[in-house]
Amino acid sequence: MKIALVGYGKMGKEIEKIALDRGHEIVSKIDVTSSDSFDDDSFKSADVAIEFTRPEAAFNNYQNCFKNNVPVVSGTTGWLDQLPAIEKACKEDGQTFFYASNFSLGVNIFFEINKQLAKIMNKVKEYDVSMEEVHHTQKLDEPSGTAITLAEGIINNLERKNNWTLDTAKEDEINIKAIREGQVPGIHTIKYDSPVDEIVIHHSAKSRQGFALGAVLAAEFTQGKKGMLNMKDLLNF
Ligand SMILES: NC(=O)C1=CN([C@@H]2O[C@H](COP(=O)(O)OP(=O)(O)OC[C@H]3O[C@@H](n4cnc5c(N)ncnc54)[C@H](OP(=O)(O)O)[C@@H]3O)[C@@H](O)[C@H]2O)C=CC1
Ligand SMILES: O=C(O)C1=N[C@H](C(=O)O)C[C@H](O)C1
Repeated sequence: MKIALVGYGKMGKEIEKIALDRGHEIVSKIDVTSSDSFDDDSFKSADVAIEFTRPEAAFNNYQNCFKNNVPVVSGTTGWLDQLPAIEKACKEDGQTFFYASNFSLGVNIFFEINKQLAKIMNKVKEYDVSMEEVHHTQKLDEPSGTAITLAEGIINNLERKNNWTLDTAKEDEINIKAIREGQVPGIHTIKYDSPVDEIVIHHSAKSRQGFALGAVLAAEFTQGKKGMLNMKDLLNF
């Protein structure tokens, strides 16, 4: 496949390695300082664009890809208030958009365990739930996109929780503690605490390889498909 990389930072570089290993060709690398652009024939020739940039840049990048009818796989977090416009572009203009707050297989298994555990907790009122996420100090958004997906997984399955907050939690809220330290690729922990014990589920990424492999698998999956796609479509959980 011909792949365009939009964003050539930590994730763009990791994705490039895996894409080349899997026999793909990188036809364009668009970054703040690169000379490649969305108007180049090389970009227009791409079968898919993989976008990992920053929250405020993502939406404009998607529009530039759509203008050229290039399908998009994106993992950029912190832009989801603009999701309705992307859904509209897919529905009305036949664009293709694959999004995941976290592309790693392990985290997507963790998402499913989180939902199951939340359902069980409807029958056990003694436990209160909270979350912690730890990431490297260059991360711009908080809480992480993954933490928001985990919180939504709890809210949609545990009747006594309706919202999440980074501040002190009211009874119907989940407190998310966001920690920024060192070079941590990403750690997410969910704790159910009762007066007599605690239950903890935890995912810790050892590197960015898992995220990057998932993004390349998603790019392969977009071929011949239209509309909004996600990890549930890819993994068939
Ligand atoms: N869904 C998932 O599985 C994962 C998601 N992420 C998310 O992906 C995003 C990127 O992460 P990461 O690679 O670590 O971040 P980096 O900061 O390392 O890389 C981002 C790159 O995008 C470039 N960039 C900034 N603005 C633009 C623009 N307008 N057009 C093109 N390129 C631009 C930056 O250039 P410059 O440095 O010059 O500003 C930089 O090279 C974040 O939102 C992060 O949360 C990260 C890991 C996994
Ligand atoms: O910025 C990162 O690094 C990461 N961002 C994603 C998120 O916000 O959840 C995924 C992963 O945790 C790494």
